[in-house]
Amino acid sequence: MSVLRPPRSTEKKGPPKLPPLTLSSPSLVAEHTPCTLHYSVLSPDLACELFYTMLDHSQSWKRNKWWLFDRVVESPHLTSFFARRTNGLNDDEDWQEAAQYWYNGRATEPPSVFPEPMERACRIVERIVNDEIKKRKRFKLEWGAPGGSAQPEWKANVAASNCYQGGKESVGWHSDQLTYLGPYPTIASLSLGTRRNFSLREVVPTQEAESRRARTFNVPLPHNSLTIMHASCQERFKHSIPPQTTIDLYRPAFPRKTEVTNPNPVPTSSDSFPSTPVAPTTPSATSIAIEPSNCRINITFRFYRPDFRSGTIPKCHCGVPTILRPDMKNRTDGHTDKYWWACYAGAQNDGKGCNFWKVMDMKKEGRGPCVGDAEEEQ
Ligand SMILES: O=C(O)CCC(=O)C(=O)O
Ligand SMILES: [Fe+2]
Repeated sequence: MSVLRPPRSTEKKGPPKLPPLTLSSPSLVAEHTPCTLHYSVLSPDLACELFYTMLDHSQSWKRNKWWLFDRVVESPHLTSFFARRTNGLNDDEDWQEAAQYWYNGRATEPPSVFPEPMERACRIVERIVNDEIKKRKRFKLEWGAPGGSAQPEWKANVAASNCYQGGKESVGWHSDQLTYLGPYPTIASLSLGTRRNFSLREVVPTQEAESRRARTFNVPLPHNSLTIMHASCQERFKHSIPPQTTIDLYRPAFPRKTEVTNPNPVPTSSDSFPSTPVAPTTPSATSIAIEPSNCRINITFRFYRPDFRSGTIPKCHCGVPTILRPDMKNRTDGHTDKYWWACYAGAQNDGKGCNFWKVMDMKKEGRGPCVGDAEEEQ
């Protein structure tokens, strides 16, 4: 008799589901998300040189591994971390060696210094970011200038870089950990190589879940484009690079300028490295045909706040530095004001952590100065 029963609706009650929307222009991105999109940000030859440089470096990059519930998972892309020669505030050249950072509950290797073309690109990115943030409202917990000015220049002092080989490689839905970035960071994300979609989806606060649903936005990111995730993006939205069944190959506009200088050569095999051009090593490099590539390189330029330096991060009962998360589901008046420190040791320790968490208290923990502190003093 069950065959006669009407099919049960699997649709959840509540506001209607909205189909994903492709945001194919900077104005659409600015209208729907806390991001801005900028095309052709570097000169074509610098963009190409940086692509080759990072591709060469990526031969020694790793896949992050961590425990999720009862199994080890591996990031479906290669990744690496770089620190700038100075800390973005003064000329201190020792800062990146002095800092021991943690990622996914594991102490990271000392970062490499920005390669030279990355340093040049970073200066251009900083100018674009500063022009853009001058037009935007600031949030009270954003980093404020030590002198009390509410409008400090944005500087990058670290960068994380990913290499996605082919359309299957991806990064899942997440918001970036705020442990060293602090609340309301600005993150500038440079795309090189094959165009991929960047997806964004808001986390709707609990009190609004009955009245509206989040929508997925897909932003195609071409070679040499910059996506700025502005302050509040990590508090309100999750982002991902979804796998794609098809991708266009990237055809570099220029041949390699120099011989390949891979700092950490590793044997390559068809399993471990993509079908990208093997670097010509002869002086006649310019006469060699340019091979298209199926890779996308992403560089996220970030500012590690001095008030969130590694020594200031609370440790959990496992003795491992905690991670800082925003309370994404509870925002009041569009602002996130609750963040907590949470144990992340389980990511490495057979999935076993200690459930430690505590609310972050900027003032009690002696953090700042923040944009809001300068306003309060006026
Ligand atoms: O590749 C991208 O554009 C995003 C990378 C990302 O979200 C991350 O590394 O946290
Ligand atoms: Fe991210």
